[in-house]
Amino acid sequence: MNRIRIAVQKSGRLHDDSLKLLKDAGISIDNGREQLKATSGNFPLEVFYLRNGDIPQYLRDGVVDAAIIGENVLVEKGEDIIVAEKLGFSKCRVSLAVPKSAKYSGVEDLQGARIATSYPNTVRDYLSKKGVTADLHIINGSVEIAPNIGLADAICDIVSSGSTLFKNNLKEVEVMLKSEAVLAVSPEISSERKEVLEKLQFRIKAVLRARSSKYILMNVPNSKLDAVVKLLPGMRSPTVLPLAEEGWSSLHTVISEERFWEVIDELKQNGAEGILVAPIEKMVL
Ligand SMILES: Nc1ncnc2c1ncn2[C@@H]1O[C@H](COP(=O)(O)OP(=O)(O)OP(=O)(O)O)[C@@H](O)[C@H]1O
Ligand SMILES: O=P(O)(O)OC[C@H]1O[C@H](OP(=O)(O)OP(=O)(O)O)[C@H](O)[C@@H]1O
Ligand SMILES: [Mg+2]
Repeated sequence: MNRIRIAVQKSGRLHDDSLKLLKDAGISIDNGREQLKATSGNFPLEVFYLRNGDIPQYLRDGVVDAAIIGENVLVEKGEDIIVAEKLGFSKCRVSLAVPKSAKYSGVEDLQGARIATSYPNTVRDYLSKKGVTADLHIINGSVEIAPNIGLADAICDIVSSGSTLFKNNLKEVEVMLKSEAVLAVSPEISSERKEVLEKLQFRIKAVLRARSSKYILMNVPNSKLDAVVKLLPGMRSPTVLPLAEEGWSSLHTVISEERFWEVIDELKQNGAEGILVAPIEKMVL
């Protein structure tokens, strides 16, 4: 049987959401992470628990067929690796930051600066495109402390809420890239395993679509049905069913959560009442 081997972060920010995604895709993983390898009992798949930073090399060598990994890690050390799917979690950016008190008018101010980072290739490429050369100090963690201890004039690291920068008296001055977790594929994957991976991807897509969509139901006076339908493009078109009370209908449709908040006021203005919003488990188009 062509089991696909998929790398998942052993521990850290991607671990739980990665396993949750596989679980929501109906894939049960039998043993815990104490074992570095786990097998699914109901899908031809093995999970290898690895360090995020080591995964690009495993993909390149074909030791694993696919991986759930931060896009930023691929930019840093795996530009040759294919991204099959953006997964919508672990959203962050990789940014340059300087002390709050520093004068900063543009990236050229970093010419000759000492920059502490765990992402040297990303910084070097970014700066060289701007014609700037800096002195990079590669450190593996607690990067934000570097300016405070006199190790660097600036840093490049991951920013999400910005609270780590804030606590360390730093300000974000350049966003170099935006990242989220992705499904990455080995360039060495065999055609048989590719077929299995496509089945996994089909399931993942159904889960992701469902996560960003809502099933909504509401009661609408018949005189306003046309106006309300125009506000709500459904998968094909909304379902309209008569209510027991004359002159009213129940309208059902699927909508992105974002669109729901955009149109809620107009729905109410058009007489919609009893609006219910329900999560969707899976969504296949
Ligand atoms: N604060 C954050 N908010 C959102 N996503 C983040 C944040 N920090 C990191 N990430 C994303 O999660 C990934 C994993 O981060 P984490 O800190 O768990 O591991 P790591 O130290 O980069 O990797 P390793 O598994 O090699 O130890 C990062 O590559 C990035 O894509
Ligand atoms: O903008 P924020 O929301 O504060 O997030 C950014 C911080 O999160 C990450 O660190 P993490 O907590 O993963 O610790 P690590 O350095 O040990 O990986 C990253 O390296 C930043 O330090
Ligand atoms: Mg981290």
